[in-house]
Amino acid sequence: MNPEVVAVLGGGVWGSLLAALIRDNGYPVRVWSRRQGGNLEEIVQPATMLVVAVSVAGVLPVIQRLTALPSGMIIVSTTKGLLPGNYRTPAQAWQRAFPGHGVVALSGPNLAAEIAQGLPAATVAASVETSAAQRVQQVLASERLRVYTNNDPLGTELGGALKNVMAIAAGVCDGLNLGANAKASLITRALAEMVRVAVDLGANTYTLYGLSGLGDLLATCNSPLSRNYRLGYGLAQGKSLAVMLQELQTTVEGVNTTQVLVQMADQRGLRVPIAQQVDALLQGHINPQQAVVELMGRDLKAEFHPEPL
Ligand SMILES: NC(=O)C1=CN([C@@H]2O[C@H](COP(=O)(O)OP(=O)(O)OC[C@H]3O[C@@H](n4cnc5c(N)ncnc54)[C@H](O)[C@@H]3O)[C@@H](O)[C@H]2O)C=CC1
Ligand SMILES: O=C(CO)COP(=O)(O)O
Repeated sequence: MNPEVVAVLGGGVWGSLLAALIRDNGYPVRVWSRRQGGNLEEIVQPATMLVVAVSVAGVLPVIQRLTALPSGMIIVSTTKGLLPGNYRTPAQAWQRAFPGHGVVALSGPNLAAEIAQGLPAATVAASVETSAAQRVQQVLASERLRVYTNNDPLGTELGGALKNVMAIAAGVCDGLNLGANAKASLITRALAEMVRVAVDLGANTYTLYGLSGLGDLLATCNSPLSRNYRLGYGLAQGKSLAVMLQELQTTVEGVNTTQVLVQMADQRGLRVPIAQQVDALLQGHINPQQAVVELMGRDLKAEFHPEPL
């Protein structure tokens, strides 16, 4: 099925950039956004590929607005977060709503502002249907964006979702000037926490050590371009969550994902000490310094258990 015709849902930072990249590759693209309106069905019906770039808050509302999708259309979910209530990932929600369609999760270290400048980056198109992942690879890959495929969409999505929580913690760490040792220790243990959760949910360990786990974790924990990092940095300077959200005026997925992650970990008996401290901080139960004391004062243990971390 070539050439592809692409419909992008979401006219925010990421949706607009993805639309531009795909257009630059020579594919016809039409964008639907809540703000600009337009007839959703009219935009979707002629397309062969649906790229979803709304935030978590928009996933279910958009699904509810769509009735049937054109036969053979693949759905590319680029949203990074967890849906509240049922702990589903966005791609799982799409697959459940449209079981007859191939679903691809796109995720990686992809700070939009850098890609928009033409700086090189890599990402992952993941699907249980290899041919669907390859179609996305074809449509999106360019000299400045290297697209890998893999067959673990769950792990790929969880990497992108869970790192947002850790990027908030990294922002706090830098905002408190805790130094390079603390930052390296935090990121390493954050990855251990992400692996623990993702593997428990059925993801492949190696996926979390790839672009969408470690890769995205490093990018967002080290860059003030990350909105989650900036949120944490501001909290460390004594600003409240409300003030920071007002300042940032944009999507900060880690806030809701932290809440969902902590609830899920509690139900499944998983240890998520960093996420718990981020949650307590976001809820205003502790201050940033107390979070550090809590993390440093935990029971002493072995670094590795026989099983993953
Ligand atoms: N900006 C970035 O660097 C990257 C962002 N992402 C992910 O892409 C998603 C979108 O992020 P951005 O575009 O940066 O955020 P944004 O704040 O610029 O845009 C959010 C989009 O979601 C839409 N939306 C929100 N609620 C909606 C609803 N109820 N119904 C319909 N549409 C709704 C908004 O209208 C807007 O188009 C997030 O999950 C983010 O984690 C992924 C990779 C890179
Ligand atoms: O996911 C991203 C980069 O890979 C964007 O991170 P923020 O949402 O923290 O800006």
